Amino acid sequence: MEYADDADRRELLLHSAYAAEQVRVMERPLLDRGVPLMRMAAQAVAHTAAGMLDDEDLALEDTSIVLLAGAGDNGGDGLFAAAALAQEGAAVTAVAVGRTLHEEGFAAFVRAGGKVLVLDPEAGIPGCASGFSAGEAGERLQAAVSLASKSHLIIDAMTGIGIHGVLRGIPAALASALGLDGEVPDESALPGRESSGDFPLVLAVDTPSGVGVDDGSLPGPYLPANVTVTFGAMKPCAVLPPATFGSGRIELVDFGFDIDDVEPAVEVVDNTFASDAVRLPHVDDGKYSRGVVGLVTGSQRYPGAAVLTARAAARANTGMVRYLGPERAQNMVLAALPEAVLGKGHVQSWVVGSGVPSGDADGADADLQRQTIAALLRHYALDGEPAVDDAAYDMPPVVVDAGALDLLPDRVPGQVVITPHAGEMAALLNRLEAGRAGTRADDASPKAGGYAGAADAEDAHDTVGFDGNADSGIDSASTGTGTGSPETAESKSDGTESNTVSFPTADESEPDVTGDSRAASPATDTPSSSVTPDEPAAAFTARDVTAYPLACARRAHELTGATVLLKGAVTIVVDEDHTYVSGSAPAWLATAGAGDVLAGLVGALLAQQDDEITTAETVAAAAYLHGMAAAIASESEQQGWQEPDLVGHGRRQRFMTLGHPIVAGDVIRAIPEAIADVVA
Ligand SMILES: NC(=O)C1=CN([C@@H]2O[C@H](COP(=O)(O)OP(=O)(O)OC[C@H]3O[C@@H](n4cnc5c(N)ncnc54)[C@H](OP(=O)(O)O)[C@@H]3O)[C@@H](O)[C@H]2O)[C@@H](O)CC1
Ligand SMILES: Nc1ncnc2c1ncn2[C@@H]1O[C@H](COP(=O)(O)OP(=O)(O)O)[C@@H](O)[C@H]1O
Repeated sequence: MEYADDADRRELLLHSAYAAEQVRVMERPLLDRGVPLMRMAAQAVAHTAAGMLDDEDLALEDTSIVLLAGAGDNGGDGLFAAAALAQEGAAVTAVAVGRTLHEEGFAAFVRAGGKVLVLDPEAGIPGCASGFSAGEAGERLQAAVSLASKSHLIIDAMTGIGIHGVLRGIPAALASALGLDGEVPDESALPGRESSGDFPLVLAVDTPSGVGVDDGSLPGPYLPANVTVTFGAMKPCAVLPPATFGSGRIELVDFGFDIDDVEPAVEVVDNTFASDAVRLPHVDDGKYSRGVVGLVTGSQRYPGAAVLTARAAARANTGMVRYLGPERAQNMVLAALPEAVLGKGHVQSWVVGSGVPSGDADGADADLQRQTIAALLRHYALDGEPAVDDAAYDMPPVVVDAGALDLLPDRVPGQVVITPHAGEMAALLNRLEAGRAGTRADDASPKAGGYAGAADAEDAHDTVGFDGNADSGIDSASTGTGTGSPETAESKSDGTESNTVSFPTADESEPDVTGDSRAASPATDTPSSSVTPDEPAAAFTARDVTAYPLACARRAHELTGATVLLKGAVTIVVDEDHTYVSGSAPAWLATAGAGDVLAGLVGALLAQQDDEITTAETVAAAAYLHGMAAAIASESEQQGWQEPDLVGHGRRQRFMTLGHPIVAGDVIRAIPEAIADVVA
């Protein structure tokens, strides 16, 4: 077996995921050279299975193992692995979930003394029963569920990268009975911390059956794993939420794919990646050259967000923080951060909206912060007019958070960064999709009235349109300075028609062998939304966003042009061409105000950039530093995503430090140390 021995290759493999089709292309030259990939995969699976049982102090000869074997090569991997385990004395039963089994794998398994249970009456597996009645098929299915439930280890080799859509038929019935139906496993944040003594353990071969391999979704029944042994390279489901939460520990087998010239489908942020976004101070630096962040955050009602964004931005390697907001918030910012400067001036980035009421809040129309933000965001609106668009592209980067999300213009350049959590993303998509479908021609919406364009921008990096006093003289959205007209669904032609968010549905043509309605229609509990350009969209919910976060983030990018950061235990960042994820945060970070800290941190990193790295890379680095600061503050080793173990390179220690609760302010205090760690 070839193992990665080069440090750069190893780093790349451990932080990159490749789509199923890319993996098939990369495996081709090896298969053509006759490299026995399936045997190598099976050997790793058998080795990992033995290790999992050994961790539970079980000798192989005392264990019962159930292999769920599909008809494809994933089943073949499982059969060869099961044969090896049977040879070592384990009692192994292979449950054939399809109509055939991988021929050589099956032969090896039978030679090793394994038993086979066939579930599909139409199956044609040599020496095994077939043509049995529907009633017997139901009984066999129940027997398989019972056998698997009582076993020590289930090896899930039903489907790998060859899955199409939602799991259906017998595999769906088994996953429903033994696993979950689209939900994320309900576990404490430190799975595998110590032996649970709960059997059966589940080892997934290549990918857990039922997950969306390329988009990381959980569209229906799937079998969550304790450990996934994945071959050649990680697939997106190993790093993307929510599928990554159902994958358990990932063990990666390096087949020696030529990955140097292949662009990963998803990149996981690590220290090296994040360090590129931190500008080290120069000997000739002054405060302005180190980056100035302008904040229009906090409000009369939520002044605390002003303090959190200001303190976070100030601690994240910037030269200066400018604050605009109501007097109460100004006073609080100055008390917490005497270094802050009030009022307008030159800035290299903006942060707007954290702690600002959204448009549906009482009195939102009269809120001065919203009016200030609306005036600023007009300068980012693209309307196809070259002069207007050029001016928009020249504006400094802006982070549009929380209450400002509903003030986002229809189309913006990529230096506009939106930072929703799942609920905010659902609301945003509903607004955008409704706007496209022309179902909500709401003149009172923040989008109405057109956009001012940037004709009044004296300096693209200045506080365009602002009076120095944030409480008066604001270039108000309601003054109607705009000249453009809002795009209608008809007038808009942004080329996004083909890229819609569509949620898979069950293929109901498959027989229901169980009588279990979930097996016949496994998607009955899948999200309600199915968005096509021609019909009004059903409302998105936060649950939809949590189940299909990548699709939703991409959709928000397609509709707006903004760089999208979708928050969660694993945060996703997308732009036109790239997808980044950061899973550095412990779950202790899920605490009020943590999002405000992130907004300030993103603004700070954007303010210190030259043109060497992209907005999306900077934003992804900020998410990573945010998580690292939370890890330092909480003294926790738990993370939303753990690096895989590379098979053949030993296993990482399993006993992680749980840490302790934190508040958002603790995260801010740890930002400097997080920065120091990544640049060290
Ligand atoms: N990458 C590598 O280098 C190497 C890869 N290798 C391995 O090959 C695997 C890929 O094998 P693969 O192409 O044969 O597909 P695979 O995952 O077995 O799935 C096909 C089966 O699933 C079924 N099925 C499909 N959709 C379904 C649904 N929704 N619901 C229910 N069933 C569904 C489908 O049924 P059908 O649609 O034909 O009725 C068929 O039976 C890969 O993941 C890895 O394990 C290693 O051996 C060596 C090196
Ligand atoms: N389970 C979790 N594990 C790690 N980080 C999380 C988890 N849940 C949320 N977070 C992070 O916590 C932050 C919460 O932000 P947000 O929901 O905007 O909070 P608030 O609005 O109170 O500031 C985000 O950065 C998010 O990525």
